[in-house]
Amino acid sequence: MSDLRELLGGLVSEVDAVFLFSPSASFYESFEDVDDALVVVVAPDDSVGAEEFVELPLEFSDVSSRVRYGVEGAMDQELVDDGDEIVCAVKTFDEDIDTVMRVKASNFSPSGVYGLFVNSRAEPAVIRDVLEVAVELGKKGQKGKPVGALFVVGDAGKVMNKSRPLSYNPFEKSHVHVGDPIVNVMLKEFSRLDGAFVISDSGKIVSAYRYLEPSAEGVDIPKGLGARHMAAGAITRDSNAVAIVLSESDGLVRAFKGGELILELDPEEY
Ligand SMILES: Nc1ncnc2c1ncn2[C@@H]1O[C@H](COP(=O)(O)OP(=O)(O)OP(=O)(O)O)[C@@H](O)[C@H]1O
Ligand SMILES: [Mn+2]
Repeated sequence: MSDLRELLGGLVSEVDAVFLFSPSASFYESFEDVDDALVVVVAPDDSVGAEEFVELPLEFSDVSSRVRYGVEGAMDQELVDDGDEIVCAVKTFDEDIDTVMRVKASNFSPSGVYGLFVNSRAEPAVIRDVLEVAVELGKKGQKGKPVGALFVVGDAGKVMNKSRPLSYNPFEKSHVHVGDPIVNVMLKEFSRLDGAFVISDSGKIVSAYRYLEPSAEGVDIPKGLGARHMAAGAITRDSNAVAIVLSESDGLVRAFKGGELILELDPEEY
């Protein structure tokens, strides 16, 4: 006879931390006396008054994204470190927590995705939507051919001041926002042409075809990246924007903030 609790109990034994994702107050309270592991609440806001709390920039619909952001955020706050094992209690299908998952913190370190969302001027959902467009473009390309693209997100007034038009702006009088399905089609279509997209904090597409002219002095980006990436890095040092770049030559999506490369991901693995 095997006891299920014995078989599955290993999942929760000898862990360093328990992460509760958006727990109810009573669920959180029931963890009050746990003293052999650190209890951390991960949620969009701290409605349960948790002692240790990691803010999720948004409710990601898939569980693996939620867990990734939670763990990265906790590492960012130094609640856990590389060697730690963590049990995550998450809602997958139910209104209540219905999923227990054991993860190693080292599996997540550090993609920079969390840093991209916290303390950015643009709304997290806007950054997420732009990242998704870039990843999708990277996966599919344009009619099967690899394509590059540059999205500058947030602080649009300043970005416009530090750039000039390469062509007429198809978004001139429109009020369209990233995340609208039709806009995603437009972004993909226009990405065949030169220059950058400029997107406001709230997600309005301000312009396409912008040639960025930030001061690149002192901007230190990895060798081998070209003008598009240099412009992306530099504009984020010259403004409070973040830049999301899809490389035509190596197919990777990169993000820059404060003049630095903070994220590099392969669309095929995302
Ligand atoms: N300052 C800039 N502002 C906006 N777009 C730019 C700028 N510089 C280059 N680009 C765009 O990037 C494209 C590719 O340039 P380049 O090959 O030098 O960049 P890269 O960093 O090597 O990018 P990729 O990896 O996609 O080749 C250009 O055709 C142009 O559309
Ligand atoms: Mn190039």
